[in-house]
Amino acid sequence: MTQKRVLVTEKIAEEGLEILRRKGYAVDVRLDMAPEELAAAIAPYDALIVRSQTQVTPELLDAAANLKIIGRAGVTIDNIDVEAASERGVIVCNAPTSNIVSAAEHTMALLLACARRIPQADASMHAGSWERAAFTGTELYQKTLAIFGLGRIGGLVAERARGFGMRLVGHDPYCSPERAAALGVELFESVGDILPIADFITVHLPKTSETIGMFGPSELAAMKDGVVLVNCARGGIFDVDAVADFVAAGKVDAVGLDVYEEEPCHDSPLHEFDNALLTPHIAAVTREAQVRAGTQIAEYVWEGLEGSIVPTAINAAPLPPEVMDAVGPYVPACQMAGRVIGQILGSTPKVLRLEAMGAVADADPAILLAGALDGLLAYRRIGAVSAANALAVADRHGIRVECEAVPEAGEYASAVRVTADGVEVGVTLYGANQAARVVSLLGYKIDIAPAKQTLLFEYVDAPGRIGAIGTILGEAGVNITTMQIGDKPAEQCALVFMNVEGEVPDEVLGRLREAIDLKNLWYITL
Ligand SMILES: NC(=O)C1=CN([C@@H]2O[C@H](COP(=O)(O)OP(=O)(O)OC[C@H]3O[C@@H](n4cnc5c(N)ncnc54)[C@H](O)[C@@H]3O)[C@@H](O)[C@H]2O)C=CC1
Ligand SMILES: O=C(O)CCC(=O)C(=O)O
Repeated sequence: MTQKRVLVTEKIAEEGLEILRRKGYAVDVRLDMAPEELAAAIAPYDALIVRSQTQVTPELLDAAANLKIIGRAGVTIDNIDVEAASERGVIVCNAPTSNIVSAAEHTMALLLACARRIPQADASMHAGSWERAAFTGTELYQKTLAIFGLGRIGGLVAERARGFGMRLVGHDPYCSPERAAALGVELFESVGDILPIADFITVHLPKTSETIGMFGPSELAAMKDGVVLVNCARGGIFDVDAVADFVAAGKVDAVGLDVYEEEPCHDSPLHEFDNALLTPHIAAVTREAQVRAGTQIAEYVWEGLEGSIVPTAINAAPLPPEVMDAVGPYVPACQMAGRVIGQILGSTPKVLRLEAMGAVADADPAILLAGALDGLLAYRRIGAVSAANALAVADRHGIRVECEAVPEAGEYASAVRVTADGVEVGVTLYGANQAARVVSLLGYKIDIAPAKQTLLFEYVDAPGRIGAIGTILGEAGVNITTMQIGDKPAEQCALVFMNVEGEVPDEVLGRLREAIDLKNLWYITL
């Protein structure tokens, strides 16, 4: 049997490398490779281990002819094109809890260093001075700390900040009131309500289109004078140009950053301020986190290469061919159903129900459930769902899962119905390429393939509604591509499922809401 080969492109703990060598693999550690050099070298390797700097692009994956698994020695996989890896059958896995304590402690370190002006005082002493009044600080005690993102790291920060006697407020639309209460955090629905009351703000959010630029000039203007900002999550959540303006104006007392939009970062508008405390993405750089990340990822890569289930696989873990044949094509359809439901609900549901109907009734529903959950939690980039971890993910988010096999699928050979907290989407597959179609939605019977952008209108049925919608969209230059109307005669209600081309701006949605007496309007993007 040929020896399996593992390429490690960023520094991981020696303990992790040792595990892989003991398993009999040939392990090559090649740090600081240029992208072209990596692409030229990768073909013979079975596994690739990275941290946050190696960019795993479709082009790199095309060159990786033998690659079976990519291990991320850490949490975040935003440097890995997971979709491209999935398309090529490459497993992506991470070590999702390896460095969260270190990240939470680094956050506390930056909060304290900002509040007590530690780096400035240190620099002053190193310059031979003995100044004290210039470094008058602020206590954390009884101050209000706002935590944006109450997931793994945000939760650990809450626990630690409570020890300092801070009042905790937070915003996380997906955090249950029970979790917030257990953390001692007062949850706020609106970001705008938190900004004026927080003395300290820390963000523990994933990098998504919603969170990048979440704190720009108007949010900064709404903050308390003398606010302290900390970001140990991902660069760009605070708009640094705007932060620099507000630091210069004295509105922001101090800012602590560990992460940057472009890394490595040698220059930023904040470099000139001594009350901007900048660390080079070292929140996870502790001995303990590195050993955990290195050893965990080595074990997972070994499991993947030996064909076992990888507990932290982010994309499809290998499943028996008979399972894949039976239900595999339904996975994207379930993901789509989950995404639609997630956007309609706007929060994490308490109950997720999956009914496998007709020809798929007898198949193992784990992979369908994984697809639906993956779609439902698509707002997160971290720790997406596979068949291997679907139940654990549901449990961690407080979602009760129910699966049912239904022998009949009505007029279809097979279908899957996904329902979360009463919001229902039925899907089936159609045609030679098994494209997903929505066949029921919120109790309305329809039959349409969703597009990238869809508008859902629900209203009490009356003539002229479609015309009014069409006029407003037409004036806004939004092209309607396909459309279906479902009705509920008993309630005299109608649902219009309208696929459109291009983005629909908020202002157009506002005009639609104003002009037409709607029960609901949702703008869904897939
Ligand atoms: N600086 C470093 O070395 C490290 C940075 N990180 C970063 O820390 C961040 C947090 O990581 P974890 O706590 O492990 O993630 P997590 O997934 O456990 O928590 C993220 C939380 O953000 C919430 N969220 C998502 N979108 C939101 C929005 N628009 N508004 C408010 N809340 C929202 C989610 O519901 C979730 O509770 C990530 O960006 C990760 O990349 C993680 C480890 C080390
Ligand atoms: O030091 C590293 O590997 C980066 C850690 C990190 O940002 C993460 O795990 O998300």
